[in-house]
Amino acid sequence: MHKDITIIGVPLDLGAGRRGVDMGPSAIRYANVKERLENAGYHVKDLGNLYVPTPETYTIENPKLKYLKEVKKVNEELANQVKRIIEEGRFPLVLGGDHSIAIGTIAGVSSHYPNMGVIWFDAHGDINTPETSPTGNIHGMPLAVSLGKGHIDLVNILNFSPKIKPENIVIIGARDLDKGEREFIKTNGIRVYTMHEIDRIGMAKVMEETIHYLKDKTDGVHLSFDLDCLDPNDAPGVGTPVTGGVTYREGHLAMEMIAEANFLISAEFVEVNPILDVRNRTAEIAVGLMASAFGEKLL
Ligand SMILES: NC(=[NH2+])NCCC[C@H](N)C(=O)O
Ligand SMILES: [Mn+2]
Ligand SMILES: [Mn+2]
Repeated sequence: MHKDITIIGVPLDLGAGRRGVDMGPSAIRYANVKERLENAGYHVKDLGNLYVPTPETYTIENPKLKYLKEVKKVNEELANQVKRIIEEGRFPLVLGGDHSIAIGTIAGVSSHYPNMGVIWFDAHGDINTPETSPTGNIHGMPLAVSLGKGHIDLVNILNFSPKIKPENIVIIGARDLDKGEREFIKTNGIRVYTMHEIDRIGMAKVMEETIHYLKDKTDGVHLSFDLDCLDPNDAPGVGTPVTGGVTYREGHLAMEMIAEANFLISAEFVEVNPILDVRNRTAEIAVGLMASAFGEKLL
């Protein structure tokens, strides 16, 4: 893995149904992300945050695709930045922000790695289209958009589509899928490890299988980590908590196994909501998980 990391914050919450994840990048920086990764042996450059408009100054034009124009604009900018970071030979680490920012991150990464893999840790599928979404919140749509399904303005960011292949995706930690998402997953043959499989075979086996499934057939893997994949008892500071999630320990094991696999090309940590957090615990957990994913070791 690259020893040079570039951090970029995206304080976007227009893709989510409630306010707060716009403060995620600050909370994660306050939890010392840069120092932690430097101590793990990396050179870290922090570019600061992208410009993101404030919801109060905009109105929802289309309730099926809330804040489409603004979300599109931010993701376009993010895609270009991520592309540039990779061109510089550095590793992009994106701090969210709501999960709609995966649209931009994946677009930027995919422009270099057309056969990229994606490991998507999430309580949700985030694979809705405007037709199937029960909320119209774009953070529930980024995987579908990256697969080429959704509003043309989002799908066509960087002027190519699709960005990823269904057989190069693994979703881990799912326990809240909408009806349309279940159908999408089935018709496209996307691999999903729900909480059922994690309970049944354990996180170690889930990660062994995931790594085996992606390692040889992709040209590198993007890690998209929604903090709501964790159990809300461990990580309370998320906008859409769902009971019965991945534990702190399972999360770390998964990240350590990803570090061992040595195939990451990019990563993003999203949906940290400091308003709902308890003394910045969720942001601190996010930083710990990053450190593990980047190979931090006790001994
Ligand atoms: N990134 C997230 N937290 N997504 C939650 C999505 C919830 C629901 N499936 C929706 O489409 O609105
Ligand atoms: Mn998500
Ligand atoms: Mn989620």
